[in-house]
This record gives sequence, C-alpha cells and structure tokens, in this order.
Amino acid sequence: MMPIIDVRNIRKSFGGLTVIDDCSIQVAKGSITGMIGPNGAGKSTLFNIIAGSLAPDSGEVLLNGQAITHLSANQRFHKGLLRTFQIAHEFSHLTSLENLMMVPPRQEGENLFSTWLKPGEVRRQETEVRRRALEVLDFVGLSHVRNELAGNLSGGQKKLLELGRTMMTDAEVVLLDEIAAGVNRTLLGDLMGNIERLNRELGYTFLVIEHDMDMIARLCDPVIVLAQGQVMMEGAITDIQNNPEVIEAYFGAEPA
Ligand SMILES: Nc1ncnc2c1ncn2[C@@H]1O[C@H](COP(=O)(O)OP(=O)(O)OP(=O)(O)O)[C@@H](O)[C@H]1O
Repeated sequence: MMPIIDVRNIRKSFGGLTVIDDCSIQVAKGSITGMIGPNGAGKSTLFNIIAGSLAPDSGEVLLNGQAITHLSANQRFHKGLLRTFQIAHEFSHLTSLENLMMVPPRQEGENLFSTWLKPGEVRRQETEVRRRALEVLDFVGLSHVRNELAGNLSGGQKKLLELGRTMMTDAEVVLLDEIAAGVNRTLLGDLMGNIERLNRELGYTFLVIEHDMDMIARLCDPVIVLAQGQVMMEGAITDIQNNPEVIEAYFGAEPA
C-alpha cells in the first residue's frame, strides 16, 4: 500500500554540519509510527522538513503520493498534514472552547470564498464549529474546563487541548513532537488513550517523536531509530530495545 508520508533522500546541512544525511522514511497510512534517537540525531530537523517549516537542501516529501516539498506549512495543513504546537502565548488568554473554535477549517482554494458570500452561512458555520468544539472537548476529557483560560490549564491539560485542536480539522496525519514532556502520568495515560482512539476510531495516522520509551512502547509500531541523520533501524520496539547497535548509539556502551 502507498505510504501516506514518503520521505525520499532528504539532505540538510547547517553551515558545514550535515544533520540529515540522505534519509528516507515511510509512514504507513493508519499507523502510529515512532521516531526515536539520541540527542542531536536530527529528529526535530526531519520533522520540520516534513511539516514544511524548514526546506531540505535536497530530496522530496510526498503526501499520499503527491510531492509537497514545495508547499508551505500552511498549505500542508490544508492537505491534512499538521503538527501539534504549544498553545501560543496569545491563546492562553482564551478559554479552552475558544482555542478550539479559533482553529481554521481545512479549506482548499475556492471553498474559502464560496461560503463567504452566502447569507446566513457564517452564523450556521459558527454554530457548527461550536458544536464540534464541544464534542472535541468531551472526547479529550476537557469538558469541565471548557470555560477556563488555556493559560490556567496544567501542562497535561494543555497537551490534551493541543491534540483537540488537531481534531477540529479532520487531520489525516498528525506529527507529535515530544508531547509527553512535563505531563504527569495520569494525564499522559489520557493522552495516549486519546491518540489510540483517534487512530482506531477516526483513522488518524501519527508520526511521533518521543524520548518517553513507555509511550513509544505502548503506542508505536513501527519505530524508526534515527542516528546521525540516517535511519539506523526500523521495526517493533521489542527488537529495537534489544539491538546492540541501538543500545550503543543511545548509551555509548554495550548491553550488560
Ligand atoms: N537551525 C539550526 N542551525 C544550526 N544547527 C542546527 C539547527 N537546528 C538544528 N541544528 C543542529 O542539528 C543537529 C540535530 O538537531 P535536532 O534538533 O534535529 O536533533 P534531535 O534529534 O531532534 O535532538 P533532541 O533529541 O536533542 O531534540 C544538532 O547538532 C543541532 O545543533
């Protein structure tokens, strides 16, 4: 089956430093694919290239078989590829509900204007967006804080809200960058449960960069190990954890 994300022969250097070195990865539609690797392996750089916030020196990124390398992050968003972002400072003064209602709908080309011109359409859309936002809050377990300012939410609740923002758009592929960091175990459990449900029930594909191995082990299959800008290994987490080469790359030592 055609991969939903196909990264082909990407190279990226900063100054004289080669960070991504002829790297190719594929993300299968419907998977929760993990990406791990030691600090400085190039994970964030590759993510930025996939999301469209950084241009590669060479190579291609395809989404559903279509080259998107030349598209902006915003254009990729409208094609259903998005990454979660920390709730920006200005949004911390809005409630959880408002944060979700602010997410722009996915629209391509002329749809953007055609709905504009119809009388009554704007109000109908706003009612619909509100209904959707309330459903999403319910799904991610944040109904009880719907009128709370986002800035007052706990770290874990903010992550749930960020995940909720992706649900406002009918995303196809979501890039999750280190979302477990700073989240307490209970909320992390909720977050993982929601990711699984989005995957199973709504067909979302995820590409997850994560240092939290428990999260990778529970959610991700396959897992890609990146080291020095190249794919070192790809497979099930149990195989990866027992691979001497991977252990060496991570810890710089042979397994005991
Ligand atoms: N904008 C930049 N300018 C110069 N060097 C950069 C830039 N972005 C990243 N790098 C360098 O590229 C290398 C890979 O960084 P990257 O953040 O992609 O790694 P990572 O695998 O995500 O690491 P971590 O797990 O620590 O987040 C590092 O040596 C980093 O210093």
